[in-house]
Amino acid sequence: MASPASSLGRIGVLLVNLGTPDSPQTSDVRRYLNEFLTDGRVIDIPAAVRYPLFQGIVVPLRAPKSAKVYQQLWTERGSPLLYHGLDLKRLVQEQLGEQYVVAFGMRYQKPSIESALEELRDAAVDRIIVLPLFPQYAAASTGSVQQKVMEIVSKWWVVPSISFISTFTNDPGFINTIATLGKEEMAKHKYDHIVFSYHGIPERHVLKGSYKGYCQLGSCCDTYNEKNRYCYRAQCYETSRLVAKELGISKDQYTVSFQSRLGRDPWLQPYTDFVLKDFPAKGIQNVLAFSPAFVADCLETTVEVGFEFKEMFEAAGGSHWQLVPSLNSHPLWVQAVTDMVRNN
Ligand SMILES: C=CC1=C(C)c2cc3[nH]c(cc4nc(cc5[nH]c(cc1n2)c(C)c5CCC(=O)O)C(CCC(=O)O)=C4C)c(C)c3C=C
Ligand SMILES: [Fe+2]
Ligand SMILES: [Fe+2]
Repeated sequence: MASPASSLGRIGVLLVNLGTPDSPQTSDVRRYLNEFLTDGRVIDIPAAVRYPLFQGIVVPLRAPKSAKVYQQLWTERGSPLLYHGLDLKRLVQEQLGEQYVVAFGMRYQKPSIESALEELRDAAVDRIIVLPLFPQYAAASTGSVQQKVMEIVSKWWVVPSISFISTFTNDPGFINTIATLGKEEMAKHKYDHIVFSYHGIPERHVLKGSYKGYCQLGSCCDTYNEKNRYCYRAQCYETSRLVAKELGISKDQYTVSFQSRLGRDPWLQPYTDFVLKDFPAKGIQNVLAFSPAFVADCLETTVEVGFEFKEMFEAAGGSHWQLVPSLNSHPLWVQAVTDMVRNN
């Protein structure tokens, strides 16, 4: 028999993405980077070193350069990560109907996770389903959202029931939407090769999160199983395998690589910028690039993969480089999110 609360209350859904500056002005980018790069799950060094190093040196040096890149990304509607998130929230709310209340928050900057949780508290929801919009679990992304949500609700007098959708690396709706967008590009042009370029993380993060030392950054990630379910590297390979299967391409027709490294420590390899420079010498002239670590267009997809990698590839002698757009608020993706929530 349903409890009185579950038959009366609506279900809260909290969609969360990473965050973006309020504007591409250096001062706003600095504030965003200060919050982002002092998160102990992103920069996992002691706080006594992290704060002075990042707030005092790294961020002041990086902010003006990042601001210039954000200026390339910015649109009339602002940052794509934000407006696609708000569009997704509206459309998922429409699909889910009155039984659900959907809110949207960002891990860094605005709208804050705290304000989104307050919306759900005001709506007197019975329980909350949190969906961090990162397909592959990483302690620096999904883990950070989970920690923040728990910190906030642990201070409420009445702590709500919460569940997290921690990974959707192999979700059929997610995979199908990416493959559909890829097929649309493949119908317009003939490609010699496909690249799945994921946001990198330090190798150390993968090893720290590895179940009983299972991940050795090698062939351990060739299968996806209960031991490496939350291994970021294994999930990236799994998403790639599943999309490749839907596209009908074989293992030698695609490459999995990692982008956006920061600092001197080794990050997950191979690095996309190295991989793409070798393609023309191997006779690969036409490349279709997917960014399956992101569900919405952002700096890392539009600018890094769409503009910067394209320039590098052409400078190395390549002919045609094309980025597959992100899922954004594609109807198939809206349906996939709706299904993930309903099935939770
Ligand atoms: C896929 C999820 C993400 C993981 C994992 C992640 C890890 C991670 N990121 C940095 C440093 C930076 N990332 C930046 C931008 C950025 N990162 C993600 C997602 C993940 N990051 C997104 C969606 C974005 C784009 C945001 C946007 O506004 O469009 C940036 C800022 C841009 C820049 O200055 O280059 C930094 C810095 C680290 C260090 C890290 C893991 C340790
Ligand atoms: Fe990042
Ligand atoms: Fe592994």
